[in-house]
Amino acid sequence: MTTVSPFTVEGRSSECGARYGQLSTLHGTVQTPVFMPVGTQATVKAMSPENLIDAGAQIILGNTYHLFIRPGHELIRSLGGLHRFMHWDRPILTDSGGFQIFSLQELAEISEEGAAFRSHLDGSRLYLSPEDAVHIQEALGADIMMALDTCIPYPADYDTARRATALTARWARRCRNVQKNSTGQHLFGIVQGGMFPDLRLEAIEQLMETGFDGYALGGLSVGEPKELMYEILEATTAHLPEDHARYLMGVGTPEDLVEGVYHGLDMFDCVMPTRNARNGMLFTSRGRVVIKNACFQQDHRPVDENCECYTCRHYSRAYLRHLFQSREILAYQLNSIHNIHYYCTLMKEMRTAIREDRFLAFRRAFYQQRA
Ligand SMILES: COC(=O)c1ccc(CCNc2nc3cc4nc(N)[nH]c(=O)c4cc3[nH]2)cc1
Ligand SMILES: [Zn+2]
Repeated sequence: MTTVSPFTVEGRSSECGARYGQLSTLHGTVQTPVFMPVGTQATVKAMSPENLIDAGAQIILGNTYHLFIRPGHELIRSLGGLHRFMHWDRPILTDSGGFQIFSLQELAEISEEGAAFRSHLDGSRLYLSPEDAVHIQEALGADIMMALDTCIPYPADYDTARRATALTARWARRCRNVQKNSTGQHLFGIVQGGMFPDLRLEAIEQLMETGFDGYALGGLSVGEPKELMYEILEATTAHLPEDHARYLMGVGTPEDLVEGVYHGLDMFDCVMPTRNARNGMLFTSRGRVVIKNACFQQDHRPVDENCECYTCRHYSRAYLRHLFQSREILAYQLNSIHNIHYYCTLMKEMRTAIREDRFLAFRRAFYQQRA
């Protein structure tokens, strides 16, 4: 089925697959390539919406699974939807639960109908069908909804991957069929296929047959070796529809983002910048800074001299180390502000580099600075 794509490519690198574009949503237009901070429980941990905007965040990610369990999608709907609930009036993408259900617990039971699993909060038995997942995301008011998929763990044998991929394609069609086309919300399909390029190409064909507003590569960043992930990216990215947004789920490090953009991907999400911030690991243009390291005890410099974020403008490494050693709440806030600002600035620099057709030079300088 041909669909009108809410994504437009504004320009391409003449040297590689990189491109920059715009994704229009109910809550505004997103400039791509874009990184989405993860806000699993209706908050990007330790950051207010104002902190997020100041750090350059355009769109954030929420989780159907977590919000369905607590506080419940009907409560959020009754309070005006997720945007109003969390005071974020820019775009929100919600993941469908495919990853949380299948990878965070062995007890999930998949049937043709849907997934039976246990709440990670109280162990109660829960059930999600593809239709339920769409209804929940419609209730939340997500600008971009994700189809319910079965995220294939790593490693998985060919037959397991083949069966799960086929089921994911059938579930994706059920999601598309039940979607109310009046809400203006987008629905993205998710490509599985394990580490088998032929299964992935087949999955892409089947999803395109159904027709989605964007296409995600799932089943990666699930414990496979990094080079295997890149092998899959090389074999599949160019086969995703060129005129639709391409989203790599759960990725990744700054290096992964540069390589993903190089291959022509447009959207990314990962808990890394916020989770590492809370563990005292800060990203900089010269590499990583582990703030609890004693070498920073008297270091008056900012985390990153090239960074304009609130944290780097006002605080020294010595102070951030003191806060972290003291388990002060401000440590998690200031570290998260810096890391999210770093990720969003990296994406902005890549958008500019592509627009000026100097992406490969940008990529070389990026690695040289970290050497
Ligand atoms: C400090 O850093 C960390 O703790 C940390 C933790 C987990 C990841 C891996 C995240 N990977 C990942 N997220 C994912 C989310 C997904 N959602 C759906 N619906 N389907 C998928 O197929 C899928 C695959 C993923 N892979 C990366 C980093
Ligand atoms: Zn900073």
